[in-house]
Amino acid sequence: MTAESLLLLTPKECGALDRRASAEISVRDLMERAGWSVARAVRRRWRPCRALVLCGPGNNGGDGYVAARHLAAFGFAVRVAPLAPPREGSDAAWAAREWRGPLAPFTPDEVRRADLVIDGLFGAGLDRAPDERIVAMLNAARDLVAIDMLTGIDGATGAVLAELPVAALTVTFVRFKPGHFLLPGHEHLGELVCADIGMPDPLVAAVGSRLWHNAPGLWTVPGMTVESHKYSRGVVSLCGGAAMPGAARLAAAGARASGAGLVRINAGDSAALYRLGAPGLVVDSEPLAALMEDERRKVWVCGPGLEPDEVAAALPVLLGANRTVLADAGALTWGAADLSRLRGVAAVTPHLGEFTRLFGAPGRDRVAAAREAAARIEAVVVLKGPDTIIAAPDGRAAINTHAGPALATAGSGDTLAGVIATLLAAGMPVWEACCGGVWIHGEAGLRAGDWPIAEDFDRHLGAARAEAVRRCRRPLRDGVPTRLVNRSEFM
Ligand SMILES: NC(=O)C1=CN([C@@H]2O[C@H](COP(=O)(O)OP(=O)(O)OC[C@H]3O[C@@H](n4cnc5c(N)ncnc54)[C@H](OP(=O)(O)O)[C@@H]3O)[C@@H](O)[C@H]2O)[C@H](O)CC1
Ligand SMILES: [K+]
Repeated sequence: MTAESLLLLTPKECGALDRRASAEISVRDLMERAGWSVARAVRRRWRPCRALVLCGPGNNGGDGYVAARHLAAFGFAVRVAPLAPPREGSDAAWAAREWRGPLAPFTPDEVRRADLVIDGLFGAGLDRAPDERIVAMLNAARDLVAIDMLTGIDGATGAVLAELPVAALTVTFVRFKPGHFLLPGHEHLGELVCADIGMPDPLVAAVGSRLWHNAPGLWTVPGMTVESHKYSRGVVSLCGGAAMPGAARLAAAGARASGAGLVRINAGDSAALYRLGAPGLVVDSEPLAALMEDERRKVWVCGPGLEPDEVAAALPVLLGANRTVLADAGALTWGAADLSRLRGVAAVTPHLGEFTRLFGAPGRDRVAAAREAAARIEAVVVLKGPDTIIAAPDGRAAINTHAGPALATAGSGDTLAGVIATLLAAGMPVWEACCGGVWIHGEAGLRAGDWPIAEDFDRHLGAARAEAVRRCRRPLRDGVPTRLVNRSEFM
């Protein structure tokens, strides 16, 4: 995948794009290709059957009429049920006129008679609840295909605006919308397809979206080379406390398993607790300030397993020495009392509860909330959840869906902190390291089987990172190889 193909467009940006594109390509042409793409996607997945296409008054309905025409040509027994006629003179009115097949009343009985229902009612721009009649129709469908977006899901935020069923397939155009990946909407969309309808890439780029779906290609993870040594792979340091040594040890294990060359934990008076752990983990007991002399120890994880007073003693020292700090857990609790305490950290990794304590409840638009938070503390914010959002202070953001529910277990966040720290230590820029770390952690979770515990992820992190490296190196669709990672770039 490439960053261009991973770009997401909000419905507003789509509208702006269509207006900008109108000088080069007519909406009618786009609509024709959109409807054809829907018909083609349906034909690939269903044998000819009784299909009912529900058409709204806007361009989403226009796509529906076009899809109906092509499905009929493919041998489906198609009827169209219009919710309301398109506005006279509109492109959708043209598409409706081109449909010469049977019309059906807009009733749940008609829906029940069909094997397959195609939702061309409203597109991703719908941001208010559809009326009850529409909801009843959608819920009566046996098999449902959504054009652009299932009617009733906000394409900008993934908010579900009514009691909706789950579609088997959603076909969108040009680029995916944030609501295709954000929960809870994502769960209602079934298989996701994005069809190329001939929108020129430079026009898409000119829209200036700064939001992506998180996947290799958006970032490049360094792999191993014959010349790798422990310092080139990167040194990760952690602050270890007395109260909950397990959390810091899990983060350390995550860092080691994801490929850090050397992982050291600074445990002060509690060093003995940590020395009983994994033999490959180096435990220091010197005062933290003394360790700041070693410039190779640039990247630090501060927070997992730390009490507020332990954070208060450590974090200012790290920030004062200009270290790249990933703040999590206890550091977020300490920072919630006064956000300026976090000024200078590179990244924070709050779950929803921690995020709310730090910045207030995110509301319906979590991408906007994560971006605002990142700008406020001038650090990358990783808002963890089943659809983790990674936002940079410069406005870039990514939505990660490469994960499963297996990650929702105690200690999983500590492991993630370790993985991100490894990528930072390997030289990745902060936002990219956070995106890459979230993806690799997700991949390890997907590989860890049923009901894993946090320690289980470690066994899969190496393979997960290797998979990320492989996918970064895959040739582009047009045959131009992606940039290969060269060790010297990351030293
Ligand atoms: N570049 C592309 O991706 C293309 C996509 N296409 C398709 O176009 C739709 C978007 O079309 P649009 O006409 O903007 O939107 P809708 O079809 O969803 O219709 C919205 C209009 O319907 C009115 N309306 C009436 N009731 C409601 C309601 N309850 N909620 C929202 N909207 C409602 C509304 O009018 P208002 O003034 O009342 O707001 C809108 O005018 C996209 O989904 C694709 O399927 C193009 O075919 C090609 C390019
Ligand atoms: K729709």
